[in-house]
Amino acid sequence: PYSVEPELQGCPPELSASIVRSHRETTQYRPEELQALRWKVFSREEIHAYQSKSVDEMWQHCAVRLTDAVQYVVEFAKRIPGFRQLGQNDQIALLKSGSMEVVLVRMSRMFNTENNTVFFDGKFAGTELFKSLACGDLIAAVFDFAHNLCALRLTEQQMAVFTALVLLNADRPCLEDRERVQRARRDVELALSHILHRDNQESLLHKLYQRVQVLKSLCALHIEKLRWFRQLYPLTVHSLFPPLYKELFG
Ligand SMILES: COc1ccc2c(n1)CCN(C(C)=O)[C@H]2C(=O)Nc1ccc(OCc2ccccc2OC)cc1
Repeated sequence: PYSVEPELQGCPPELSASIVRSHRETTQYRPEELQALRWKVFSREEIHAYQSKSVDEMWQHCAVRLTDAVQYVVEFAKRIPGFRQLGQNDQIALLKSGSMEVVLVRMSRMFNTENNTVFFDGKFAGTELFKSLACGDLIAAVFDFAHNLCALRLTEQQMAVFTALVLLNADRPCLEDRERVQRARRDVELALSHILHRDNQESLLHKLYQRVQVLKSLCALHIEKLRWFRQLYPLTVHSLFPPLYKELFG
């Protein structure tokens, strides 16, 4: 039987509908759940307990939590039409460079701009809770990014198609079939401008592309800090970090 070329699969409306469905299926907390949680903040004692952790303990703790988020992003990617038709190596290459970017974009949905806190370990935490990571610049940049993106108030549909676009980036390093990624990306670009046009929010497109530049530097900072940490605590990374975290960011 003939198979529809993945690039022709669904013009924008069907394509965005399938991306939005995949997004909903792969976000572990629904917006209404987060609404209920957003004022659950840590007590002074709880914050003190996190701040008393050693650098390696806190790094391991955060790596385990972030891997939780990364797993859902990997699942989301696999369901994006055009992504799963790519070769295995290209799928890995796109996830290596794009999965943390998507986690950080999705993190903006789990951010409370009123008290500058982000979801962590079941409650909402301010930057001071992460002090023992000894990465104040990384945490400040993560919070700034989440705050800025949260302020754009993306709908779930806009978020879903935007994160698919973040993943389908033909400029990533080590891609074998760049052309194929570019073709899949073009359809998602069309879907995003289609959605923004329908929402009468074309001005968002420019702002979103600006945020992508910040995202790149933020992820580069994460990798730089991880290298610094691994140099100090090689055994912690080797034996206590989640394999997926090591494979994607190591
Ligand atoms: C989809 O969006 C989200 C967003 C948040 C979470 C989740 N999903 C589900 C899993 N989760 C849990 C279980 O807490 C949340 C989480 O990981 N929160 C969190 C983790 C680390 C943070 O800063 C440290 C840090 C940041 C960047 C890079 C390295 C870092 O440290 C080494 C801040 C917040």
